[in-house]
Amino acid sequence: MTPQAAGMDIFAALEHPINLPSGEIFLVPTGIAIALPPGFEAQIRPRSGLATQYGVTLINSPGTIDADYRGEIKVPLINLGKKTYTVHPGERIAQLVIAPVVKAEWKIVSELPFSERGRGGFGHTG
Ligand SMILES: O=c1ccn([C@H]2C[C@H](O)[C@@H](COP(=O)(O)OP(=O)(O)OP(=O)(O)O)O2)c(=O)[nH]1
Repeated sequence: MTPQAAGMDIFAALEHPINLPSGEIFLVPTGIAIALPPGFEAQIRPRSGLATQYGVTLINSPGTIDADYRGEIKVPLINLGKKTYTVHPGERIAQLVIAPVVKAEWKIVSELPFSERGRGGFGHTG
């Protein structure tokens, strides 16, 4: 069976390779712009291979592409690895997933309804 990717690949639209030294951020152009219908967003997510092999990931992960954004999608890569990473023209650097956005109607209340968990978090359940 052929593996089915969940996201659409995003490529670096670069003319020349760029060096991303350890600890640095670079906003990589992708050459793509999209128009989503209202009620949707696109999420830009890191590639697991790049992250685990080189420490190269997205500083703002997941990046949010608003439905009304018409500019070029850019990918803010950060190198959390120890060595300089070279991004090559046309390299797959991230993946894009489209998701529906739930528009909540917020209400201000003085008390929240009971739940078993209550305020317990951050490892509360062991
Ligand atoms: O990884 C990303 C994240 C965002 N964007 C673009 C599309 C998005 O719609 C816009 C704004 O992003 P966001 O809302 O995350 O940034 P902000 O800092 O809140 O800026 P703004 O005040 O423009 O909303 O920037 C990208 O190209 N790549």
